[in-house]
Amino acid sequence: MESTMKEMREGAPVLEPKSNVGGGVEDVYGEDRATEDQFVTPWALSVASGVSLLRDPRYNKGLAFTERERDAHYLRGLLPPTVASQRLQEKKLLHNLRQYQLPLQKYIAIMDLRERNERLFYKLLIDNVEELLPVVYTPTVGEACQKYGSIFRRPEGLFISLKERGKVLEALKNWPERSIQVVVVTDGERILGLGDLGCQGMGIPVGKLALYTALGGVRPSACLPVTIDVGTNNEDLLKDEFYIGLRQRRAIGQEYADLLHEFMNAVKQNYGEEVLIQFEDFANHNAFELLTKYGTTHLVFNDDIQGTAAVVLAGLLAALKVVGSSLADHTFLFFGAGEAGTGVAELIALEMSKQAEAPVEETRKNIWLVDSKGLIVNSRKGSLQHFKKPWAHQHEPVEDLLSAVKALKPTILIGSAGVGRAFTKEVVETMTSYTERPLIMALSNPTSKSECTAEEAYSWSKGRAVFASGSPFHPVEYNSRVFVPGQANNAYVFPGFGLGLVISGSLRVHDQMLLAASEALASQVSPEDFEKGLIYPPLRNIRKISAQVAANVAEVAYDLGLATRLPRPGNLVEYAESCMYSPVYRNYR
Ligand SMILES: NC(=O)C1=CN([C@@H]2O[C@H](COP(=O)(O)OP(=O)(O)OC[C@H]3O[C@@H](n4cnc5c(N)ncnc54)[C@H](OP(=O)(O)O)[C@@H]3O)[C@@H](O)[C@H]2O)C=CC1
Ligand SMILES: CC(=O)C(=O)O
Ligand SMILES: [Mg+2]
Repeated sequence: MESTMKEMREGAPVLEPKSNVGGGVEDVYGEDRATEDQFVTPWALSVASGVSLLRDPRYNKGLAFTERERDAHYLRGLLPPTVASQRLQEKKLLHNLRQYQLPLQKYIAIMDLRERNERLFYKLLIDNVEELLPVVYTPTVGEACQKYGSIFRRPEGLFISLKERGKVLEALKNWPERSIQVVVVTDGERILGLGDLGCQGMGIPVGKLALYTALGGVRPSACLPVTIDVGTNNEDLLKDEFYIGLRQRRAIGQEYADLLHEFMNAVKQNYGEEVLIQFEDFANHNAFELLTKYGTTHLVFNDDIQGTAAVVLAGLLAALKVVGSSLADHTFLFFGAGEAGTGVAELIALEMSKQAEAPVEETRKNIWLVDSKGLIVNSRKGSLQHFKKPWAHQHEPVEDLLSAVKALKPTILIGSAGVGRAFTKEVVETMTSYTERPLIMALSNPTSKSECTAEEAYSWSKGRAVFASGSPFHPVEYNSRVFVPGQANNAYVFPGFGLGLVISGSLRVHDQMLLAASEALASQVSPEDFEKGLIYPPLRNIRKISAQVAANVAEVAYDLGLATRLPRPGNLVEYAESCMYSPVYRNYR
């Protein structure tokens, strides 16, 4: 025995087949006997059965395994006797989730479920989308990102850091899935309105792709969340002992561009021309450039610029039916002139140009934007970022939002600055003083960044505002009337938009697709929705909505010759529906 201990200490191979460890289980491979400095081989079985089946989230059904499956797949004794239906499992989980007081506890619990039983996670999410979207998505995902280092358990996506330079393709090949259709990628620099969260931004691509599956029906195995880690300028994170990312300030310039370029090319090389790469929550100094740079070589979509634009335009088209006017009758003021603000402004201008058959340079003239330095006007043109320049109109300088409202008298006010409570009582009251139905969109996320609450919008406007917000608000009772605020969030569009690209095999994204997506979404708002004050259809219908959006997007892809999946299906809505992933359990032979 003494000589064995000596050999183990010295790292020599110890082969003693009859030796027993702990509870008397034979340690055939020496895994239990190995000391910390000795190597063991991580053996795994390739066909899931028994415990490995229960531990495989893609195939695990928990108590829903039937008697026959328990026999056929070596599960006898591994489960208690009850056989439960998926419906009952769902009911139990919902009950359990509702016991948690804190949203983050719910987030952790539901993401844990995803790691145990993927189909049950998606079934729960799809069947209870209105209740659970705020848990897996905004606002809770914001808090999850802020605390991602502490709650991190298992990798839910790929981390590509500067350490992977020259090895990005290798990293992609380490991901267990081969047939990827949608990649959502962030570099963590502008996470919602919360700023630079570095590597912890991973919560965003993970959440967006959960929505791709639940709302848009893209198979979970076809979705790949990616976080590019080039460091962070967030001092708190750099000092945080639990931070999971690179502890350095952000790489910029050529170093940044080179890593991104290697990533973009590796994705195309590994998954082909038709893989969709969705940029999410990049800071605007990179976002516009990446979209332009890769727009001609890759299938890329920026959700914050393009997805938000399609959703807001849809809300406006629907709202104008209530107000009884057209886009051209309105004056638009944006508070925030970044990705969301200028992206939305441009799509509105494009739609007006299409409606009026007028040049877009003309239709931009009724659209004004305010940034951190005040109203964007001609005299500032020399120092403006390129994406703001088209919005620099002739006007004297105006320093703040309230003064801009007073000077321009906008009838539509859209917030996208990530500055909470910026729409003050005075701003809303001023709008209400000159327009009968002020249209107010508080797009900023999460809830703490919302420009005003639903209650404030309705009460300050004396029930006259048409209101929607990026993060959800509960219905509000004002003057004995219940107003239901809509959620102006790109989640209404990107899942269906991506599905449309995937099912048509589109090679590029085109602005016409954004307009088509808006029209599809706006067409789903019913007179009953309008009656409640809603300018978006209820989220519980989201799979149907996504199929409509997908069909419209695919139609444009076919019309423009961008589609590669031929022949073109006769009925694109039915086809889109038939392509959608269903989380109902499968029977195992
Ligand atoms: N509802 C939805 O679907 C979506 C919501 N959003 C939300 O919109 C917000 C902004 O996102 P995004 O456009 O990508 O961010 P950007 O960083 O690209 O843009 C932010 C803009 O807000 C301006 N700004 C910041 N502070 C102030 C201030 N105090 N006064 C006036 N303007 C200010 C900035 O001005 P300057 O340029 O001078 O710095 C900039 O123009 C975020 O909260 C995000 O969550 C984003 C996408 C979708
Ligand atoms: C919704 C979204 O994409 C954002 O707030 O960034
Ligand atoms: Mg975003």
